[in-house]
Amino acid sequence: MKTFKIGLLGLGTVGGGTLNILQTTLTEIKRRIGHNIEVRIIAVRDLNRARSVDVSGIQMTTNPEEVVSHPDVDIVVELIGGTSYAKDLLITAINNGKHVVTANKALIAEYGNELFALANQNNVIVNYEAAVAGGIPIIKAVREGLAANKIEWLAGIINGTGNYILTEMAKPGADFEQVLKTAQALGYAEADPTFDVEGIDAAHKLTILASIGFGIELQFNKTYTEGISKITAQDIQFAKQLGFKIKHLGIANRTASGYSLRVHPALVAQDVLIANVDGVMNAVMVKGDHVGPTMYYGPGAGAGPTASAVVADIIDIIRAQSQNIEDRVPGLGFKAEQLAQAPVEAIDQICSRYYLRCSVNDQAGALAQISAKLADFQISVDQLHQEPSLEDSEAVTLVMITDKVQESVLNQALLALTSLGVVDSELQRIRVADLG
Ligand SMILES: NC(=O)C1=CN([C@@H]2O[C@H](COP(=O)(O)OP(=O)(O)OC[C@H]3O[C@@H](n4cnc5c(N)ncnc54)[C@H](O)[C@@H]3O)[C@@H](O)[C@H]2O)C=CC1
Ligand SMILES: N[C@@H](CC=O)C(=O)O
Ligand code: NA
Repeated sequence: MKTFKIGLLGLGTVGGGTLNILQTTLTEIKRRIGHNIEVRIIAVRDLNRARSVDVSGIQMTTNPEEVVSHPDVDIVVELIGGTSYAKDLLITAINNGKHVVTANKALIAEYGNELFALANQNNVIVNYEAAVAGGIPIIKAVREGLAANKIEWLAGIINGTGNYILTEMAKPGADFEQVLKTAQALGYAEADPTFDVEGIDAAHKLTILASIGFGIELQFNKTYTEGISKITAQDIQFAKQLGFKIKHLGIANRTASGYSLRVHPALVAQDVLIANVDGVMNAVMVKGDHVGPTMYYGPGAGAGPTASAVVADIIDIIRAQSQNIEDRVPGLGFKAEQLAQAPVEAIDQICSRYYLRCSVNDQAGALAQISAKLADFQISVDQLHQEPSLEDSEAVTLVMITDKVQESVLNQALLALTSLGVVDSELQRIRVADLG
């Protein structure tokens, strides 16, 4: 087992989230990669600032140059943002033979062409999954999962702050400035929130998506960019009356003579899936010539989701270092010797809510008997509907949704119910999947 050493630039929203994952989930990560990861050094602006993550035992510095030149550091993780100093730091890191992970879409969209060229010369990897659609593994999906396809078009909601603002503005009495403040407090917004509101951040992301989808150089300055700042609550209401939602979209497609890259608000019919992607959630649709249309959904911003993508990039770099095929591509995602032996439980051990439908003799007290029997098993009924039976004038159809109960207990209760004689043996039972 080798220890891969990380040099972290920045310990803000995403930097803090990344350190948190590397501390709380390291055991599980080690089961996947068979190696250890250690955060060796972190560059921050203020050494004395109170932090929500534990930095004890980690070398701290206010000099980022120390991180990118540190002889022990294998992978530099850039999470300070901005395009000028961050670029200089990454150039030094790459020239020093360090692999790089960044969440910085502005940097990749504007300077990615030269950074990737330099990385190639130095035989190092630059990974940037967090830069597009936060926690959604969209770079991996397009670059690897859809590699058999000629990508025809991509479209998506790729700015969490903008989508959060549009979603909140659809609610009565929402105030744009206040909603933006909340998005900032939640760690969604860019350091300069005009990047979110004026569409610049989405344009950075669309530029990257178009490059990996179509195989073209990054061309941020060619991407048409329009934000949400001119959208009013009234527009959102009028659109609703006409059967639409207003969403801020990035759209990239092939044209007769080249490509079209554009970011702007758009009306989307209410019944289309992407129209119902709300809050900080992002969704990216990708149409490949063989696979057809696909869609990827998940949180587009925030500490945990973004750091999830950053750490996955670190893991990818570590795996790529191995000559051993099983280390690079473990068949089941975890090292074979780490596969857990814990038992898979029988279906009657699950806990669920249940839809129950049964036919009941329409006699006085039948409902009370059923409720009492269920209560004997501590099963409470959340919803109950009763309708005359279509087939039998002596019976009623009873439909219930129970509260959560273990299936083995429900099975006993149902047995007891049928033996009561008031419920027919054809009782229908469907599990409620609470996936929200
Ligand atoms: N917040 C989010 O949801 C997402 C952010 N990103 C990107 O991640 C990067 C970081 O964003 P956040 O963590 O949200 O920003 P942040 O402002 O919370 O954190 C940046 C940190 O870097 C530190 N920093 C800046 N310059 C420094 C320097 N010269 N030396 C040492 N420390 C320095 C700041 O003090 C701050 O703590 C940006 O490129 C952003 O675009 C990407 C996806 C999502
Ligand atoms: N400010 C960005 C952060 C993630 O990229 C957003 O809101 O989407
Ligand atoms: Na992503």
